[in-house]
Amino acid sequence: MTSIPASDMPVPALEMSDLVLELGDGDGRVRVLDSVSLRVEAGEFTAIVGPSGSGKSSLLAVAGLLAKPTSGVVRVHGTDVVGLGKGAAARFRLANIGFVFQSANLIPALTAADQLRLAGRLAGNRTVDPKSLLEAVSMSQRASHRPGRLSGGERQRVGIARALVNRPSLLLVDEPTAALDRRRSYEVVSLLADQARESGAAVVMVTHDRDVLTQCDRVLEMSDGRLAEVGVPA
Ligand SMILES: Nc1ncnc2c1ncn2[C@@H]1O[C@H](COP(=O)(O)OP(=O)(O)OP(=O)(O)O)[C@@H](O)[C@H]1O
Repeated sequence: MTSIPASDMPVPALEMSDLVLELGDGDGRVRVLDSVSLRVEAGEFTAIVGPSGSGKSSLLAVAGLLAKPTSGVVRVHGTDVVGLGKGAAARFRLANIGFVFQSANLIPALTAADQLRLAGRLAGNRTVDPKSLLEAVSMSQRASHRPGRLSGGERQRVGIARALVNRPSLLLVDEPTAALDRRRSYEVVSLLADQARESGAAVVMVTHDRDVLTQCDRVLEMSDGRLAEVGVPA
C-alpha cells in the first residue's frame, strides 16, 4: 500500500483531541467535556445529539473559540487555536467560523440584505454580495424585508446566509430547527447539507430533532460529556 505524503493529506476543518472542559469552582466543579476527540473533514455534515446538559453546546463553544478547554488540542483548518489570545481568537473566528443559533438573532431594524452587509463589514469585508448569498438560501425575493415581516423559517435562512458571508471553513449550528415545524425544519437542514456540499464548509450541528438526521453524513451522541459515533438512521 502506498502511503499518502503528509503534505498531500486534506487538512480537516476541525480536529479535537482529548479535550477536557471543566467549569465551576471547588465542590461545584463539573467536567462538562470528558476526553472528547472529533475530526470533521471539509464538506462533511456532522450532527451531535444527546440529552439536555450532556455538553453539546459546550463542545460548540470550544470549537468556536468562545470557551477555552481545560486541556486538549483544538485545530481549525490546521491552526492550533487554543493558545490564541482574545484579539487573535476574535479575528480568527470572524475569518474562519460561522455560527447559526436556535433563533436567527437578526437585528430588527435591518433588512435581510443589510444584515449580511453589516456582518461583512464587522469582519472587514466590504465586498459582500447580499443578492447572491440570499439567492443561495432562496431568499432573494425578501432582500428588502425586515425580520418582523419574515416567517421563522425565512429568518433562519437569512441567519444561515449571514453565517456564510465570510465563506467560513467551519459552520457551527446550535438547534437550528427548534422554532420550526417539520417541513420548515427539513428545508433548513437540507439547506445546511447543500452548503456543506457546495461550499466545502464543514458543518457541525447540535440538534434534538431526530427527524433531520437522515440528511447528515454522520451522527454522534454526547452523553455526560463523552462523545460516541452512533451512525445515521436509515
Ligand atoms: N459556567 C458553568 N459552570 C458550571 N457548570 C456549567 C456552566 N455552564 C454549563 N455548565 C454545565 O455544563 C453541562 C453541559 O451544558 P451544555 O449547555 O453544554 O449542555 P447541552 O447538552 O448543550 O444542553 P441543552 O441540550 O440543554 O442545551 C451542564 O451540566 C451545565 O449545567
